[in-house]
Amino acid sequence: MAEPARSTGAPAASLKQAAVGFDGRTLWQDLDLDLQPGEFLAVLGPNGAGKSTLLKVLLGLQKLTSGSVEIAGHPVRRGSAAVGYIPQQQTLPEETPLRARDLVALGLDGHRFGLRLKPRALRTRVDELLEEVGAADYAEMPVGLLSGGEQQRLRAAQALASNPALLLCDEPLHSLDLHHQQAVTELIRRQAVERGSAVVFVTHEINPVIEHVDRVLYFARGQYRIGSVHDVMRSEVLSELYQAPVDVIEHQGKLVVMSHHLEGYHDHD
Ligand SMILES: Nc1ncnc2c1ncn2[C@@H]1O[C@H](COP(=O)(O)OP(=O)(O)OP(=O)(O)O)[C@@H](O)[C@H]1O
Repeated sequence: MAEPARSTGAPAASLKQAAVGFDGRTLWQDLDLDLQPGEFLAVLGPNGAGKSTLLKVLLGLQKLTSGSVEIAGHPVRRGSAAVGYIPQQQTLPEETPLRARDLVALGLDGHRFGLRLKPRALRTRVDELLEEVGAADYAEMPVGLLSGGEQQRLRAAQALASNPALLLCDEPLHSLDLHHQQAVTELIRRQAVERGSAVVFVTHEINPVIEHVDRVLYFARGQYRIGSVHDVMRSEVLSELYQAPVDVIEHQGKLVVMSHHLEGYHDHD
């Protein structure tokens, strides 16, 4: 059984007056955000709004142009065991010389957790994680022969392995079927609620996670809004953010966001 994510009393992540941009163009600015342990933050916004860039900032892969960022009370740094990351889906090459269980174990090896675990305990923890994401049946398979969705479930298991204070998820449900979307969502929710990891969940679709979300951070046109689902996912708030008419309609517990501008009339679910 995993230990609770380490708590230092500091927010799991803290951004103060943070701004980021490229080539003189500001992507977002004046971002103030304290994420508490166990909090589930959904990050939404159109293509190119800067959602993945926020994750890169928290991973220490992208510098802010101004402001500051800390993880669990410490300056952000690359490769921190305090941060788990489920990247956007990419397919691993067929010849990748790893079995499914090796990919999960990478989340333990090299981190302080892995150093502390004896080989048998390591194997037990990996088996537990494989079971949790429904990947036990293909534990011994070479990863390159697995489907995109199967690989994605392993990445989720790997990201949870070190029991991070902060769990970053970049569209982790993309390419998963409904059953496995629910399984991975449940795994992430449990990590937050039972083990106290703060979750930053980038997604185009809020509905699959809507019941777990504590706050929404919505980026558009260089601005952002943050608050509860109810506070942010409203026609007035999103119309102001997009500076164009946006309709948010609630239908059978789901939110449908519709807009006429840019990519035409579409919804988010
Ligand atoms: N290293 C970089 N140099 C220059 N521009 C960059 C760099 N990284 C990202 N960008 C630009 O910043 C913008 C935001 O990218 P980002 O990937 O954060 O968007 P996103 O909101 O995650 O979009 P999507 O929904 O399409 O995944 C894009 O226009 C991208 O081209």
